[in-house]
Amino acid sequence: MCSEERATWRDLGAVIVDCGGQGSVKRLISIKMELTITQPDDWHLHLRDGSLLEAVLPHSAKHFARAIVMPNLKPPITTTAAAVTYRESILKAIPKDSNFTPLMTLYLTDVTTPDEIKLAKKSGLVYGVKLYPAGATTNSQDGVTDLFRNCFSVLEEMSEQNLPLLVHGEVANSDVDIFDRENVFIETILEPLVQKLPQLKVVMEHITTADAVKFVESCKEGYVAATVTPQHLLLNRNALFQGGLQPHNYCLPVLKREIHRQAIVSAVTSGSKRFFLGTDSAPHDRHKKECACGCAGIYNSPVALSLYAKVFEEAGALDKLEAFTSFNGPDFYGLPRNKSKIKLRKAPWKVPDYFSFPFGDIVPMYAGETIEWEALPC
Ligand SMILES: NC(=O)N[C@@H](CC(=O)O)C(=O)O
Ligand SMILES: [Zn+2]
Ligand SMILES: [Zn+2]
Repeated sequence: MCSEERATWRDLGAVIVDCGGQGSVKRLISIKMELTITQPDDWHLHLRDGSLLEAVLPHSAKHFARAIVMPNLKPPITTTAAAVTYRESILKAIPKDSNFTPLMTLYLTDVTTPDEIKLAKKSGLVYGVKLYPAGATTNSQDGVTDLFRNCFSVLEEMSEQNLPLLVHGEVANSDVDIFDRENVFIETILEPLVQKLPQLKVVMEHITTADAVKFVESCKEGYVAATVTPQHLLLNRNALFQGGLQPHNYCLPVLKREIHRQAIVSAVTSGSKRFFLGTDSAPHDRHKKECACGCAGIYNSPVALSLYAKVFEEAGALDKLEAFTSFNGPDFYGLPRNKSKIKLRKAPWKVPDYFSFPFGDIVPMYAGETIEWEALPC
């Protein structure tokens, strides 16, 4: 049933085996369960453009009602006019039977103007402005070189217009160790930023460390929040080298130590409203991942919901899943929660080794592995 307001459980029956012997010991070997939740949104998604957009969009549209669409195209989406055109090409690629709505963003540069922010807000189609520190990640070469010096009036205008700043929270300085880049970004950029502009809404995207959890929790609720990916909840940095170099586990910010993974799991499964779903699904052609200089980004749209369910189940917190996937995000952005529902059924399925398209293959996260939870439309 998909009409209820809140998450509902359905026990599809337990499988019990008789282990024989005296007293006939019976053992529960599996419980089949089904959970119906409000349809989730993806608050951090790379849809790309052209044939890659057409290839990946159906995977997101199958599970998610809305998505914050990242602007790091080539060239980047730096103006409202470009965001409107990009949105139209996304709308054309949406499968006929889908209710998917793209929520557009602008790519902040050293030369973005406060007037552009006014235009963006007025359009009603732009929901955030993305800060890529120049050189920090994929397609960030046009990003910001000095936030406080070059963008302060723009940030003030965003605060005024109630338009959130979405951040790739890493410094890009070559003298800062790659595993410390998030931490240094918090100290040198985020802490001063929330001091200077306490009314500015900030989403720290794809957090990877206990330090980021601590920072977000120390800020005023409703002003600073964080998105969390399936990979940073399930994998630690060993996954980059397990049995040899694993390019499909390489994303930025790079995976961190196990203690950090555990801190992020605790944060999202605690029921805190400050954390919400953002897959950071970032498709790249297989040849751009499996090569001498493989690029950063993990493609997880087809498996993300199943993997989030796995994380919450393993933490004994399935009752907190719906708030993370479907309530905290819209509440932070001041948008209505979805009315539509989705089913999560505990039924093992095998993730394809790759998805094949005319232009090439895309290898998803957990390729070839079996996952316990399946997401089904309602
Ligand atoms: N996460 C990644 O490793 N890559 C993203 C960019 C980003 O979100 O930083 C991409 O666009 O490929
Ligand atoms: Zn990023
Ligand atoms: Zn991203």
